[in-house]
Amino acid sequence: MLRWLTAGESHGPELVAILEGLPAGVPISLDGIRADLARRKLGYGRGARMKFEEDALTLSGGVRFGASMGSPVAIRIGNTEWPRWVDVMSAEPVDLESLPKGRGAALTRPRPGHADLVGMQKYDFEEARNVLERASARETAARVALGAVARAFLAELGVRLVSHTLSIGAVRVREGSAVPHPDDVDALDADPLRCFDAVTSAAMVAEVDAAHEDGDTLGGVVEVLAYGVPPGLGSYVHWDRRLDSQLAGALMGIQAIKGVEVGDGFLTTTRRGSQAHDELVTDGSVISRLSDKAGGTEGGMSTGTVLRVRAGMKPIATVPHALRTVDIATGAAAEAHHQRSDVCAVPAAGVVAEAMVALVLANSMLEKFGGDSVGETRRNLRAYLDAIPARLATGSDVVADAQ
Ligand SMILES: Cc1cc2nc3c(=O)[nH]c(=O)nc-3n(C[C@H](O)[C@H](O)[C@H](O)COP(=O)(O)O)c2cc1C
Ligand SMILES: C=C(O[C@@H]1CC(C(=O)O)=C[C@@H](OP(=O)(O)O)[C@H]1O)C(=O)O
Repeated sequence: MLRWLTAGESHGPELVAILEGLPAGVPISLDGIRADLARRKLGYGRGARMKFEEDALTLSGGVRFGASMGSPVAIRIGNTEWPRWVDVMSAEPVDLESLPKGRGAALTRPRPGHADLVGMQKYDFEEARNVLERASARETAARVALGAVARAFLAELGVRLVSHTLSIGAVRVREGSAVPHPDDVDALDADPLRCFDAVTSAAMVAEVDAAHEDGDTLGGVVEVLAYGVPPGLGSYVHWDRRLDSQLAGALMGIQAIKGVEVGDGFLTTTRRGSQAHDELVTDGSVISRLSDKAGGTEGGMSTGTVLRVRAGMKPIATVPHALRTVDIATGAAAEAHHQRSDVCAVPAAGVVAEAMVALVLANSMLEKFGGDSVGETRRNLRAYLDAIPARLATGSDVVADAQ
């Protein structure tokens, strides 16, 4: 079993992440993790902080000479903004009067759409700083770092992932558009919105510009695809063992994600049964599916075809055209706090979603195949695939891709 935890605040000294249960022998490089962290900062519409903050990465446990050792992998990501927040985010008590006026001011005007108000009620805080520091999506940097490690493990087993943007606000890729492959990652990352359809991408840029000009923000939908997933990850025997349930939980656990679809998701609910499912055919030796509407799971298990999941992100809640709220200090009507913010963070959310899917798949792989070294996991995977009787064999690229 793979376990992971993150800690750290948005303007604290650093984020900390631990991944426990990773087999030995997984190639892990600082550059590989850094590359994924850099991808998370991409996207047209992200705010100023992405430009000046660097993710200062340290691997402080579990890795030696470029490979995992089987011990917990410990990752630290320094917030290079920290020097400006040393007083405001001090772990030691400070004299509140001495805090800088702007950053140190009490946040008593909770922002609608954020954790601010309920967080203050729940944890008994007089202002929102303690809440927003942890609720902030800055934390997703830690998850992307963990996801990069999970992805390195999956690559050893022939599984590769890619994500792309399906919609920004009301602008959506056209029906029947091409679906990306992991080899397309560089091209996707070069696109301003990480959209695989250039025409739609241009319309998305215009949509972000329009929202920006109006002092407004946008959400959208991302899709993650995983290639090379073997059949039989997850299980139908119990709700919490279902792969689709685990994927949905992991994706819903990303800040601002409000909906998850597996395969064609809600579109499938509008189809008649005769049109909704992936029919099975045989060429006399292998069974294959005529379509991929289910997105690579049936009965809570991976089918061995491409896994396809979607996550819908609500518009950024810190709206420049400030939303109405109440000042908790005075009880009077007020406008919500706004300093700086992303107009749209959907492309970044796609990279975070990739990381979450990678973590879930890595865990499922370990549940099914075990292994204290990656070689052992690989042998177990191969033996399982080889043992599937010929009459049940499905056509997929899994066997060919497994190293
Ligand atoms: C990658 C990423 C970047 C985000 N950037 C911002 C931001 O700059 N401003 C903001 O108000 N919300 C941002 N959010 C969303 C907030 O963190 C989120 O709306 C907040 O946690 C409340 O959402 P929830 O109700 O789903 O938790 C971002 C989310 C993600 C995934
Ligand atoms: C720092 C990151 O995202 C932040 C997520 C975020 C939020 O409210 O979720 C608000 C913004 O932070 P700030 O209020 O300090 O400008 C984003 O910049 C990051 O993704 O690394």
